[in-house]
Amino acid sequence: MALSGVVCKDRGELRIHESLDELSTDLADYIAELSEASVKERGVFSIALSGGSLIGLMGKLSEAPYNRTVDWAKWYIFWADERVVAKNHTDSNYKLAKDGLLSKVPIIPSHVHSINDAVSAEEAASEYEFVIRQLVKARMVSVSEVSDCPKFDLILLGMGPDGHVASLFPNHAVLNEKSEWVTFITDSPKPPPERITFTLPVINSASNVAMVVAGEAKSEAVHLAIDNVEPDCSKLPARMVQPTTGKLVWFLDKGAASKLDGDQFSKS
Ligand SMILES: O=C1O[C@H](COP(=O)(O)O)[C@@H](O)[C@H](O)[C@H]1O
Repeated sequence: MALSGVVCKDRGELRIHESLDELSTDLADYIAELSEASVKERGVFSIALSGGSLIGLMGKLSEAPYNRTVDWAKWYIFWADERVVAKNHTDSNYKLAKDGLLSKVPIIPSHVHSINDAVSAEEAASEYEFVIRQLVKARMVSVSEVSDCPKFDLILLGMGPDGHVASLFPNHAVLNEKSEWVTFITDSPKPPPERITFTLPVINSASNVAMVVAGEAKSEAVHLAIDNVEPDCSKLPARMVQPTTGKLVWFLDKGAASKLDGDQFSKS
């Protein structure tokens, strides 16, 4: 059973699950509920995906009851980060999501906004930002009154064992990017090297951010991202995820949560 409804000061809500199966069900319920609420309020649901293990953990969305109950035609899909490779390349976050989810549910193809993979990382980032600007103008994506950034209904992030989120890696200069919505890197420490990524101001402007992390190999980074630790860790990318007005929820399995102190939690 999940340890849920636990709020860790300003580090968001923690949902710690006994098994990956339980985590996946809770994640599917959470996404389906946010989708329903956004469609009711705004008529659409803008969601940004990541790559990696996240997509497998979202797999239940393509099964009953979600495949029938979710209003897929109202979804507008983006990527919080993407590797600059062809769309049919095994490293492509688009391909991962297409094979694992998007091809299995009735999404409208024109609502799927992936990068142009035929240009440089720099051009791909700038074109992707332009696309998002058009959709903000058309109100498919809301705008944050605080930051003027797009306000996605939901941004889903994974986290690497080094604490990276999207393609924001520890000690990288793009962590300081304040003016651009989408930026690029050509020196990713994790292959492939060329990537585009949402910047921190965009991530922190979302209405909801979910951090989905599983496995003991990530437990130290989870501890540094959530617990009260030395000030040095304030620069860990995962710790820099702090939605300004939105809600942050951590979906963890027991392994990922195994190094959390636990003594700083308070019931919500
Ligand atoms: O390279 C990436 O890694 C992170 C984490 O991946 P995971 O497999 O360890 O969960 C992912 O969130 C990001 O989108 C991806 O480009």
